[in-house]
Amino acid sequence: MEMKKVMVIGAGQMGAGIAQVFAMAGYEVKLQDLQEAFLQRGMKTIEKNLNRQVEKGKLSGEERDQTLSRLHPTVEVEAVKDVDLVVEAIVENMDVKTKLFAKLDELAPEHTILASNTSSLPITEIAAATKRPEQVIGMHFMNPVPVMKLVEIIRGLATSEEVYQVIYETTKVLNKVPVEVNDFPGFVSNRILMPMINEAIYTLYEGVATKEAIDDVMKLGMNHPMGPLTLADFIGLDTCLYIMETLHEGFGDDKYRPCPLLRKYVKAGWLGKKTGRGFYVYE
Ligand SMILES: CC(=O)CC(=O)SCCNC(=O)CCNC(=O)[C@H](O)C(C)(C)COP(=O)(O)OP(=O)(O)OC[C@H]1O[C@@H](n2cnc3c(N)ncnc32)[C@H](O)[C@@H]1OP(=O)(O)O
Ligand SMILES: NC(=O)C1=CN([C@@H]2O[C@H](COP(=O)(O)OP(=O)(O)OC[C@H]3O[C@@H](n4cnc5c(N)ncnc54)[C@H](OP(=O)(O)O)[C@@H]3O)[C@@H](O)[C@H]2O)C=CC1
Repeated sequence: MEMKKVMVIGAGQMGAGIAQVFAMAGYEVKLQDLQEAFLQRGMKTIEKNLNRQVEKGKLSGEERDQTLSRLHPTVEVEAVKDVDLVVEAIVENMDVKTKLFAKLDELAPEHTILASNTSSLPITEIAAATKRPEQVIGMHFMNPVPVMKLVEIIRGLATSEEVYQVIYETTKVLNKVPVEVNDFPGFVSNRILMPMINEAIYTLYEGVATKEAIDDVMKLGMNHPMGPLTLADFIGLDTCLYIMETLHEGFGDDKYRPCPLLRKYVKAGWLGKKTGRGFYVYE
């Protein structure tokens, strides 16, 4: 099975990064989102990232231009009709994702693999919305995608061995490291990371320390590159809340209850860096 044409759905922080790394590895990439404005924002981010690489002498101007020429923004989900692989990176919501997968299943060629970049939702349930569950798989990139080496690969209950191997090899072509994990809520990455972030939010909520102090403790004391509250803002507080809710519901264990302060911020529209305000304020 040869993967040449890829479609990335959702041009947000993750989708833009995923489209960038596929295009840099030589794939033809369609980038789809609901509105032209989101596509433009995604393409701008990619251009900015590539320009920074050129300024640092890590990429030639020609390589940048070739990479950009392989990226094709579109608002039409029907553009899936001639691609070999879809990587979905839309909002972390099961209803929205299953509706999209059912539609993709109708429109995509028979051989097309449908991958999801979900950070916590069960792949088996997403796959069940299609008539090709053996061709549905989790391909979980980390943020920022151009920098982070890991891709968690998650098999659904029905994912075929052939599809798993194709995605495993494709990940290596992207110069990333695939790690196989089982299909449980939050997989490995967010099963471990998100309760830590949620606990940091509780620590703030209970007045144990200021946000700056909490971040400093984890940065200077544990050598984390970012403190947990800065990281939550970076990931997106809506995404953090969705992940905690998936863990809470999926395991039925109250140790995963989302902190009320996290809920409050999301309700206020303080979603972190992407909206200019979360625990911190951004220019
Ligand atoms: C929620 C989920 O489902 C899973 C997740 O993704 S959880 C989130 C996982 N990610 C993390 O934990 C990130 C933690 N933070 C970090 O690793 C670092 O702070 C960081 C890599 C983001 C920035 O590193 P830094 O040393 O502070 O900054 P800086 O020196 O400016 O950047 C290092 C490199 O990253 C690049 N970079 C930084 N931010 C970037 C971005 N948003 N997009 C693309 N490239 C970026 C820089 O250009 C630089 O590249 P070169 O090495 O080629 O010069
Ligand atoms: N943020 C992170 O650190 C990580 C996130 N993830 C996962 O990646 C996915 C995307 O997250 P992220 O990029 O941060 O989110 P963003 O909010 O930055 O981007 C999501 C994008 O998808 C668009 N979208 C929503 N619904 C549809 C649809 N039906 N069709 C096409 N586009 C749609 C959104 O548009 P609109 O604004 O109109 O809704 C938005 O532009 C989530 O599943 C998340 O859990 C995985 C790893 C890390």
